[in-house]
Order: sequence, then structure tokens, then C-alpha cells
Amino acid sequence: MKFTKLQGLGNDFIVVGGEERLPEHAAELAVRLCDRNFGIGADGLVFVLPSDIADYTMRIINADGSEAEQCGNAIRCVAKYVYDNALVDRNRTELTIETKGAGAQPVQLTLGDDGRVVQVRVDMGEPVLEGRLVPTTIDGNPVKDYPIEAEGRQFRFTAVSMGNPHCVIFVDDAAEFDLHTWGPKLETHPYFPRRANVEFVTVRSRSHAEMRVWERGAGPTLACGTGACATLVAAVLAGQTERTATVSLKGGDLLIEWNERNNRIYMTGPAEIVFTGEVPGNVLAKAGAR
Ligand SMILES: N[C@H](CCC[C@H](N)C(=O)O)C(=O)O
Repeated sequence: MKFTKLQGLGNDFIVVGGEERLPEHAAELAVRLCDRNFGIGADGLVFVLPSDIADYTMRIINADGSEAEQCGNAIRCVAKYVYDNALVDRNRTELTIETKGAGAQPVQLTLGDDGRVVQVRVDMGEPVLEGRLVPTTIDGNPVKDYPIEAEGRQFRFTAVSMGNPHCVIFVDDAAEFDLHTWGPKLETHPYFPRRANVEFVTVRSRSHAEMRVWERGAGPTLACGTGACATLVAAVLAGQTERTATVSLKGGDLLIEWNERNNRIYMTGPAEIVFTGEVPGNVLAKAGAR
């Protein structure tokens, strides 16, 4: 099985094209191939599949084998993958990528001098503050600055769905916060029936926030695109930033805009191909794949 390894701000993915549908062993494959010792190593395994409503469909499987509804850094990587590999008409720098959580998402490509994608602006759709995915309404109230307890420690969080669930918590110093202790405890908190991505945020100015993330199904990653979108939404709701701000992650910066006119979130950031390769049949067999 041929693959391409890509990364967006150090959030890294194994991207596989050429399949007609999601392989039945996708979860086992993700666990095996994302392993950083026994596999290729990545935060997730991404399949690029045909779509009836967009140029391509992206299916993202976390390193623990769970499928996510959406993934911001991966969608930028998929946009680069399909364009650089001429899987779309190369006269087009505006494409659409279908995701489980947000339908057909428009992406705008920025090309470098070599004619390859260097940056992608993604229409991430509207944030969801109410409803099904993440209980952003508890006792009928939108979950904004809401108390949550984990092993005797009290936090206050804002729940935002970007197609996938996010729990955003403001702390004094995100870069120094004990992510490894509190991230997993909050990821699996009973408030989140499908678990949640957990973002710890420090607002630095009206146009700049710093964020560290514990991702559902992947743990501490260097960057989370949907998490950066959720961070901006929570910071605007808290009156702490403007609707356009830079979110600084451990792996780098994303520009996030929450458009007041259409309520949609736009995320702009890089995507890079690291290497290509092929998984031999004996490794695939260990993951139960044919
Ligand atoms: N772990 C996430 C999926 C990847 C999201 C993140 N890598 C991004 O860039 O948005 C989830 O289970 O919802």
C-alpha cells in the first residue's frame, strides 16, 4: 500500500489514496501504522476517497483507531496531496474536500515558486455551540465558562463543536500547563459521550492566543486545526479576542477568522509533504488487512 507522509505544523498524517471506500480494517491499520516504533509513525491515518459532492472525501482515523468527524490540519494536507499529485485540474486553486463532520468544505490553495501548495485557507464551516456531538448545552444552557471537575480539581470550560468535539479551558500559562495529567482526564470526562479534544489556552492580546492541545484519540499533538478554531470561538465568546486572531501552537501559528457576516470559521496554515513510501504486505497482514 503506497502512502504519502504529510504534516501541518507538526500534526502528522499518513495519507493513502486510490481506495474506492474506507478499508474494513482501517482502525487496525491506523493503530499499526501510526505507531512511532512498529509503524510509520503519525497522529492519524487519512484515506482520500471519491466524493459525490466534492472533489474528494477525507476520512481521518486517529492513532488509537477511532474515526474523527473532522480534522483541520489533515484537510490542508489532503488539499496539498491531491493538487501536488495532479489528482485535480492544476488550473484550479479552489477545491472542495468532503468530511464526515462538515460536508463539502471549500479550500483555497497558495502555490510556491515551484507550483506546489505551500499554504491552504480552509472554510471550516460554522461552529456548533449547541447540540448533539458535544453536550454544549447542559441543563439546557449553552456550555460557556461552565464548571467541570476532574479528580477534585475544578476547571471552567467552553464546549465547541467544529464537526468534532472540543473542550476549551483558559489557563494562566498554556505552554507550562500540565497537559499530560489533565488532558486525558478531561478527554474522557462523563460530560463528553464521544470523548473530546481538550485545549488549554492563554490569551496574549486581542489578536493572539497561545494553545496547547490534548487530542481525542491521539494525545498531545503539536497542533490541532479544529482546536485552534474552537479556541478562537471560545476567546471571542469570552470577550478576550477579536474575531480574527493568530493561534500559536507548539508546532507553529494558524490564522483563524470567525466571519461575522456568515458565521463561518476560516483557518489558514501550511501543509508539507515529508516523504512517500510503501507498506509491505506482511505489515498490512499484521493489521488484518489483505
Ligand atoms: N483527534 C481529533 C481529530 C484530529 C483533529 C486535529 N488533528 C485537527 O487538526 O483538527 C478528533 O478525534 O476529533
